Amino acid sequence: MKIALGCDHGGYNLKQAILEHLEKKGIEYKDFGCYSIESCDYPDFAEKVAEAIVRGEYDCGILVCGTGIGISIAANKVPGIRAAHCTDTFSAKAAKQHNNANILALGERITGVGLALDIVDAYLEAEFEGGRHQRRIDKIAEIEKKYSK
Ligand SMILES: O=C(CO)[C@H](O)[C@H](O)[C@H](O)COP(=O)(O)O
Repeated sequence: MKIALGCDHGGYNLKQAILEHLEKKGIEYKDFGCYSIESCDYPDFAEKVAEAIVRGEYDCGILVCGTGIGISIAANKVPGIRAAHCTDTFSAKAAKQHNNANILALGERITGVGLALDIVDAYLEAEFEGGRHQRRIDKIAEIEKKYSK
């Protein structure tokens, strides 16, 4: 499994904790930045990670900002991205099982590191269930296509 990671300054510390967590688990990743707590703009990192995923270079992505909201909104502007902002493990699991979310978004100012790492594990360990969920994802793609013209 290969994971693309990204954050803004508000998510830097949690992104570092996630990166160490992935290292301990032997999971391959690439860190697309940012690389310090110096103020920066979350759309820049959302775009880099989202584009790498739609190019097929990574299985999925994890994005972190202060709340997880801005960075997920930005990532979801890239066609083909289904970024899920999660604050609990149930949603993280369902985001993969039902929505086949290809990005998990977290908020460092919202979710403590222990819970955040559990959310990461719940998301990574879950599998897409297909079936009726695929039909719904196809409908999301149709909406995206309609408004991309
Ligand atoms: O985009 C966000 C909110 O949806 C993120 O939480 C950002 O990290 C936050 O807006 C950054 O705020 P700051 O005051 O510039 O640190």
